[in-house]
Amino acid sequence: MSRSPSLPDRPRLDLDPDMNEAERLEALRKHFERIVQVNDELDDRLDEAQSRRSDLREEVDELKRRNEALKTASLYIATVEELTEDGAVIKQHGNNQEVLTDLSPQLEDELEAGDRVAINDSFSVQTVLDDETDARAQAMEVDASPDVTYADIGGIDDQVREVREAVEDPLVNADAFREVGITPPSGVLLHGPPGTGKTMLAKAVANETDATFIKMAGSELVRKFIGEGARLVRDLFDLAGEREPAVIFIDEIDAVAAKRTDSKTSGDAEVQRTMMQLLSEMDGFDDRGEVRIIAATNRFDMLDEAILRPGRFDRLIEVPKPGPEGRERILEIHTADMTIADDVDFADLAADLDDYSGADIAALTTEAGMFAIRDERTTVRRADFDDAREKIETDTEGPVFNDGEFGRYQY
Ligand SMILES: Nc1ncnc2c1ncn2[C@@H]1O[C@H](COP(=O)(O)OP(=O)(O)OP(=O)(O)O)[C@@H](O)[C@H]1O
Repeated sequence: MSRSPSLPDRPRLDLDPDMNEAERLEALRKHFERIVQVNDELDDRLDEAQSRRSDLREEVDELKRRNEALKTASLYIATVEELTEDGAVIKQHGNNQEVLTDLSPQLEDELEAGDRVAINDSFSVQTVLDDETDARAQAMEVDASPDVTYADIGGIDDQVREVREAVEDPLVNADAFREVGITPPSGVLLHGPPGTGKTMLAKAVANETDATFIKMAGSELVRKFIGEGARLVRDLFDLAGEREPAVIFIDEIDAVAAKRTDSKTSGDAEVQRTMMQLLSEMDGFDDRGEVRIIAATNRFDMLDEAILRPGRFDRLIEVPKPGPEGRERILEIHTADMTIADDVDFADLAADLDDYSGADIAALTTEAGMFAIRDERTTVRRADFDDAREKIETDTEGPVFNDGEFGRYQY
């Protein structure tokens, strides 16, 4: 950096005692002029310094930003194995290298064995990763005892029966299947528009068979880093094996099992790897014991044939939007805990809810309750349902949340 030029000298006033009045006045005037000039020079220098200062500030900010970016770019993931007096023993993911590393006093209090952490090149722990950043926790939802029952599901009785046959019977009567010598279907695929009760069905089966419900969202699988999707699929099946009896529910399976495209991007290759892992887990399924798989999709037309081959998702169950009777039943289910006025006739109301899915009806009942509360009532009237309908249909331009062009499987 260049050094700043030296400051101008302070002006001196030289008054000779022999000077006459006029000479003194002249000397003072010159002195004053010099002072004004120096003042102007100093003002200019101050402006320059200030502008240089703001340039330097910007430079510092930029360097700070780059430093942060460099720091974050070079972090690795590790698991804390043990906390000792000398620091933490951590194991780096990927290469399984174990190291003992020092901890800052703040981290010492915060860390526990089993935590996932981010470490830098010199194995120093930078942050503790919470569940949000844990890919496994994010992609899977594990519920040891979901509380949905078959009675909570309305309008799709045939589908409930089919799912019970395909999933519940083999879990509950595993011996009978063995004795008769038949292999139950490995996987059941539920397909149909959003909000029709596919997730509820899977939860209800898990509940009624006392099985652990493990849900994995297909869309989460494809957002991960290279190799992580396949690892998550492996983890999913391992976890189900540990927790059997278990029901694995793979939602949005189209995200991993869409028809092969011609493009050769690495993203596609990654999705392919994840799907191959899923297929191989399903093929090796016979010895998995009491684990059943249910998958769901709103995009049946997009699925790769490979996933529908015998021994995989070979039992297909369409879960459609409910008809008028189904809608009436769903209305009854969702208003069971509400006080409903005598002027509400569910059959009549259901007839008006053409194209509503179960989820739309659930939203309608909540909205109707809100109208009653706004009016300081605890009883919900027909007018509240009508207001709710109007609100929902204006907010969403109708209850049809999914009218995309899905070829012959237009839901
Ligand atoms: N048949 C139904 N009977 C009663 N309630 C229903 C029904 N279908 C949907 N619902 C209500 O809608 C909510 C969402 O349903 P669910 O998650 O099971 O739909 P889904 O078919 O899995 O949807 P998506 O395809 O969007 O995942 C449920 O929690 C429930 O309140």
